[in-house]
Amino acid sequence: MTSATTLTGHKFERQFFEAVVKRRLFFTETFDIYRLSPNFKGDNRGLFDYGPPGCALQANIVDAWRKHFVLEENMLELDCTVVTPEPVLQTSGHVDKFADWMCKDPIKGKPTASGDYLRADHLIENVLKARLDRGTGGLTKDAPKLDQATIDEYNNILAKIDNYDGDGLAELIKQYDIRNPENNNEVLPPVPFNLMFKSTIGPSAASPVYLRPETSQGQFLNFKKLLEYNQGSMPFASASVGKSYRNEISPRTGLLRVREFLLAEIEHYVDPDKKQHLRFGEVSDVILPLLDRETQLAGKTTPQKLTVGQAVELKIIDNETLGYFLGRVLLFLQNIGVDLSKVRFRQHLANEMAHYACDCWDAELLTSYGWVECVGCADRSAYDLTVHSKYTGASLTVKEALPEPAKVEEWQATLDKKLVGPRFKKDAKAVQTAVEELDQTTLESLATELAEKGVVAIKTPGLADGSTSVALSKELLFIAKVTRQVNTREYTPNVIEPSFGIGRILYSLLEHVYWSRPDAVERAVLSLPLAVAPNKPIAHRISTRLRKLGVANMMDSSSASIGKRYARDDELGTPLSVTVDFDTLKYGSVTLRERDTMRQVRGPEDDVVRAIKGMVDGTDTWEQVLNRMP
Ligand SMILES: Nc1ncnc2c1ncn2[C@@H]1O[C@H](COP(=O)(O)OP(=O)(O)OP(=O)(O)O)[C@@H](O)[C@H]1O
Repeated sequence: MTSATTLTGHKFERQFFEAVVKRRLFFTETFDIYRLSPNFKGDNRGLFDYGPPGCALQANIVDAWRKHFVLEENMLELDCTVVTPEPVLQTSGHVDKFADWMCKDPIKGKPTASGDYLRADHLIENVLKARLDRGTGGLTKDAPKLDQATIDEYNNILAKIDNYDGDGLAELIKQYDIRNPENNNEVLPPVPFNLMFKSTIGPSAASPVYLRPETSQGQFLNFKKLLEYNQGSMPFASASVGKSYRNEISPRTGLLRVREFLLAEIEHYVDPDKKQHLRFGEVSDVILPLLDRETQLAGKTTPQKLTVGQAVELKIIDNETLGYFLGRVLLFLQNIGVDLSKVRFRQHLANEMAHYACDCWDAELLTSYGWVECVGCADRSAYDLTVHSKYTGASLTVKEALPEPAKVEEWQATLDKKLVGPRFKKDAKAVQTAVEELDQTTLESLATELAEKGVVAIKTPGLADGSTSVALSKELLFIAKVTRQVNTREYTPNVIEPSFGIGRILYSLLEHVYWSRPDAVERAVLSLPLAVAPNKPIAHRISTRLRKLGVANMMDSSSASIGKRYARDDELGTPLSVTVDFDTLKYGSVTLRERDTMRQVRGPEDDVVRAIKGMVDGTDTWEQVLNRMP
């Protein structure tokens, strides 16, 4: 049971909701008949199949996403491969760092629902939440009450649970005697577990590959081609919708934590010195519920409501482009029917943020499982392009002509080649390369040292005798400040990345639009908006006419009573239903019923088809139809 409420303010009962989405085949556990077979030894946790209404809803959400982001802003869409060679993910940092902390329950015995491995932060979260529920009378009235100091202490830990590293989590487990809640076993200290699925490519099995955990790396590797395609013009964005894979430690929350899921991601490339956004004015008045870093560190959970403009001005959100996308994300969620009173934007805490990110906000949706991250919005800085460029030697920068030539002052190191050649012989090339790679800060301090001591040591890899540096005297090395004229500016773009978990959004949306008619809990309705509802009207011969107009619909020619058919429509979230009866044959009129109000109008077939098309396109409303066709 949960504290979430439905549209009508009733308590949300997950078991009734789940029964509806299962019965109507929105989604189902994969390999189900194998799972239920006594011979099956495999693991299908975290894997789901979508049924017909689930597929239609998912396709409509993705369609709405494409219109709202890709088409609206001329983003460059890509479809990159899932199979990714190891060096790419080594370079991006995923092979070393894409891991969660995992605790093993070492005592063999009755298998537990979660298996013998638990994700450490979730384990602590679940145990502390259960203690709070019990100790504040939430679960049983008879349990001993917790004192206020303990309640505050637990809430404080929960508010910043994402900020603990492995040692921090181990400390919490020890200090608060956290055990596996399913059998009260003590667990082993947390160890990192990499979440990527590994395989090999080709018959030799010599080249390791991974299933991508996100679509972004494929997009980054195409950066140079996209920049050319975009005729060198900045800023621009690439976008991609595709399956991603994460070997989650303990997937137990249905569609919310799965091992294979659809991601829709945008990589917006921007000049690091110009993070303003041309269309910022369009969203600057959008009000965002923001749970910033300081609020969380103070152990609080109430977001402050600020406009995007205010949040950027106050520097709560790092820059305009990031603010622009947070505003656009909120508008998208609103379009597809998410309940805005169940949305908040939570800023990442310092430890939680990926090592490369400079600011990161998650759009979280409230579900019966609590707040769930559905969209991650990160400013990934220049990290990805820089590391891929360094590894491959490919230039992933932007060169822009300056409006007028500029003068730059810089340190320059020159070797006297006539002396260096005979002095270093076959090491001369290595010395030359080491000097060429010195950066400006190092050159500046070397210039001072050379002037003072007359000799400096330069780190030099690849020397024949295995030593690591060479000494260069001021006869061999000359360092001076020079002024040169430049006509272009070269920079590595920063990347702002909004990343949408379509399955999590779909599931949260279903919970948000679910309610039951006041007279009976089993009379369930999914009030999905017209824009994303799986089927529009149920029609008879009208079906073909509507299909030609681009309105998805499903025909119901079953012998079920009209009441049963409407109940089925409600559970599928079908916004409008058309009924053809004997009067249709006689007078050519049909009945149009609206799902949420159950009100009906009767009118000529042509008028009804036109009204449906208008409502789907957003040029007509149900109220206007009611007035026209009483
Ligand atoms: N296991 C999963 N199942 C379903 N969706 C997921 C899963 N992992 C991530 N996502 C979705 O992908 C988006 C981007 O991934 P990101 O790496 O930011 O998630 P994350 O921070 O690892 O998520 P979490 O902290 O919940 O594990 C998330 O906002 C979420 O919607």
